[in-house]
Amino acid sequence: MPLLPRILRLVRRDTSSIYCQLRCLSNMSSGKRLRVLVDMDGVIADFEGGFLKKYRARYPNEPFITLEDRRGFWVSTQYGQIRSDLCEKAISIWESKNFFTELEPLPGGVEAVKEMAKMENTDVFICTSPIKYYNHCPYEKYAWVEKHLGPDFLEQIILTRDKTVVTGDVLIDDKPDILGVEPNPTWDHVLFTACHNKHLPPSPAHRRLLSWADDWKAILESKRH
Ligand SMILES: O=c1ccn([C@@H]2O[C@H](COP(=O)(O)O)[C@@H](O)[C@H]2O)c(=O)[nH]1
Ligand SMILES: [Mg+2]
Repeated sequence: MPLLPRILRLVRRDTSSIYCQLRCLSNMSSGKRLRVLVDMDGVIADFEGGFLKKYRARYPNEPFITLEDRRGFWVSTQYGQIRSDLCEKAISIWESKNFFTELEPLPGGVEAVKEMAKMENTDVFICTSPIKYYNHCPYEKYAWVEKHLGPDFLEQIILTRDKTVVTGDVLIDDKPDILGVEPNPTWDHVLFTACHNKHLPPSPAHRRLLSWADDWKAILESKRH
């Protein structure tokens, strides 16, 4: 169909649909686009800082682990190693209402993601795993994205507990081992440095992004070729 009637047909639809269709047209005319998947907890939202603050407020007489002493991705596992009941106490923090909505943005993350989304030939998705206790978490993750990245970004959310089945060129994520049913995910994992992974030795499996002050643009450029 010629372009003009096609655009006229589009304007009759709602704005988000128009946005999606125009993006598809743009994809078709500009060739290869880079698809960047950005994790949320520990990458743009301060899960560890938010957890420690609320844990200490709720359990002021219990031992806690400073961010400096955090080791291993699973907070609950490390707390369980101090005393078995502390594992459940840790879990009770992120299962609470408002835990995810009230997470502070990590420095520079929101700005970087907004800038990335405006780059030519670049599609950015927030790719995040909800907890299985779903009463609050999925809703609150959407609310966080709307609040910090804006309502247009609600189109860009991927909630999944298996990121290996998501297609993309790059996944920026603080979890060192991202496993799932797909043994060969399409994306290259860029490990975002966090308190729990900063001691891990360099690995050929992934490059690191030390923080959002690090050169994320160079990483993306290197993935375009
Ligand atoms: O000890 C922990 C620490 C984190 N979680 C949850 O895991 C996911 C992590 O999501 P990513 O998309 O990989 O950042 C998040 O929902 C945390 O709440 C956990 O269950 N136990
Ligand atoms: Mg994470």
